[in-house]
Amino acid sequence: IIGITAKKGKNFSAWYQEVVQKAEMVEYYTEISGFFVMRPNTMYIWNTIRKWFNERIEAAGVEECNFPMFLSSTSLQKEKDHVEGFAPELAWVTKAGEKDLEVPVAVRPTSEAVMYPYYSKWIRSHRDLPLKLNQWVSVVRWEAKQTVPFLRAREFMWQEGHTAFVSEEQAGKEVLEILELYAGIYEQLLAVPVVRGKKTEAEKFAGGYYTTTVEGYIPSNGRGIQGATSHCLGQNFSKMFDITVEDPANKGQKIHVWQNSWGLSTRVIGVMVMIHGDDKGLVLPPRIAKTQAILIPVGLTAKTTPEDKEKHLDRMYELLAILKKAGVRTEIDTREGYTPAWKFNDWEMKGVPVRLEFGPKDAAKDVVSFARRDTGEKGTIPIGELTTKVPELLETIQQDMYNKAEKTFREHRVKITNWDEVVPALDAKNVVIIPSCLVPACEDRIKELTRGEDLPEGPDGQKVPSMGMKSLCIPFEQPEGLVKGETKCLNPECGRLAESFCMFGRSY
Ligand SMILES: O=C1CCCN[C@@H]1CCCn1cnc2cc(F)c(F)cc2c1=O
Ligand SMILES: [Mg+2]
Repeated sequence: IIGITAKKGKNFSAWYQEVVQKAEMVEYYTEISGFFVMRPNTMYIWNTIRKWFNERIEAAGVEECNFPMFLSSTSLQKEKDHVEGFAPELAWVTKAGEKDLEVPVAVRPTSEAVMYPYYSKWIRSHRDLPLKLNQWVSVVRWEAKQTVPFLRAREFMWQEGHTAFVSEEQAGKEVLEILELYAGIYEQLLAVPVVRGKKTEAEKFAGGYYTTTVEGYIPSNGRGIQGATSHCLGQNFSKMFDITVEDPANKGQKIHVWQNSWGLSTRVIGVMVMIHGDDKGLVLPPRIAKTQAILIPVGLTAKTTPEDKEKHLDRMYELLAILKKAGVRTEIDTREGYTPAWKFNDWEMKGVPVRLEFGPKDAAKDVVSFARRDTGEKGTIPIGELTTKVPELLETIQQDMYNKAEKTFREHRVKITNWDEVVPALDAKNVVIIPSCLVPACEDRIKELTRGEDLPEGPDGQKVPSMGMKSLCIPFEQPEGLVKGETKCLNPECGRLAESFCMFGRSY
């Protein structure tokens, strides 16, 4: 049988792995675990994101660069305090051919240590600021946890932006501008809603000053997922790497520059698959679909004469030309030896947003029959209206997919001010927004207090405790009802006053 065998609602992780492979997005790189082959269907999406993002950051004065993929242990030493937590993830090259390298080099897991010695060299005067560079590269982090295509891989593609400013205000402004572009990639291209907010001290990038984030939600398991991060590094890295300028206000004084770094990775593709996919396979938002409409001949049987068949197909190639001219990314499936039903399944599995069927009956009525991939809705479009109706239909699909996901997320993002309701809400696949003191130790305790009862979930039925909840972000959009100096942190063992509402959830 073709098509997806695992059920999304029954075995979500098996369903996900089957979909990304059968939709020809990735291959497992079986030579070495944790690595994946990115196929054309994936690269089309990634390149659409790259074009959209590059257009906008170039307009903001960001230039492209490309730094070496290796870093030396000496430059790593400069940021040793926060890297030590990551040390187990570093991949090292220790030999060239038969010879040991004098100094082993690490494969970049991120590029601060590679880039900032050059920032120090290039930035001398405040006239050299702002410096804004971005690179599209892959990075390597030797994850110990189970890897998953797009969501957690040992090598992944991302962009990493690294900027430097003379003041905290300028840095702070850019952090949020980039975060808004990340939200735009999710909401406008991938039809995925995200919550914008700030990471708590416990969850932020330890080397930075503060981290802003867009957080997603996966309905199938009710988990939160970090979508992309935009960090203000403050002056932490400029002090580590001696990146200073003359203080224009008073001569002879030096200012350590204020820096940001921001990254979005191919994880975004996994989030899109998990949210929109169904038991027939991938469901692609039209704006990032390599093929937006697939024309499939129907009603051609053994009884159809060769001339009639040829005439019919010629007519279909005309429709193909009309749709392409209208800017619709359209293909036609004239493969011999496959029934229309087989073809319907195949293109549904690949997530093509609109199927266009055309048979002799449709030809006689000058219409094309359509079927929407997201809702299954069927209908007909007069051939004369194809150039307007199909683009409109695609935009409707894009909007409907977003609205449906936004409603689901909103309904599963619950404000809670009674601690006893927290675990039941998590078990009902919600993320929660609770009054929090934001103290790291309190968060750690909350993680323990919210481990669910053992779920018979393991592969051989062994019990795995459902994980406790982590803080996801302090939403910029705060709910009503927190009275400073009065409202208590929701953790019953804490007793501190609440600082803000904080979103918590079981998470990736
Ligand atoms: O998250 C981003 C966006 C793009 C630029 N970098 C920042 C911070 C990266 C935080 N981070 C994340 N992961 C790491 C893994 C390592 F093995 C390691 F040595 C260092 C790191 C590490 O610094
Ligand atoms: Mg990590």
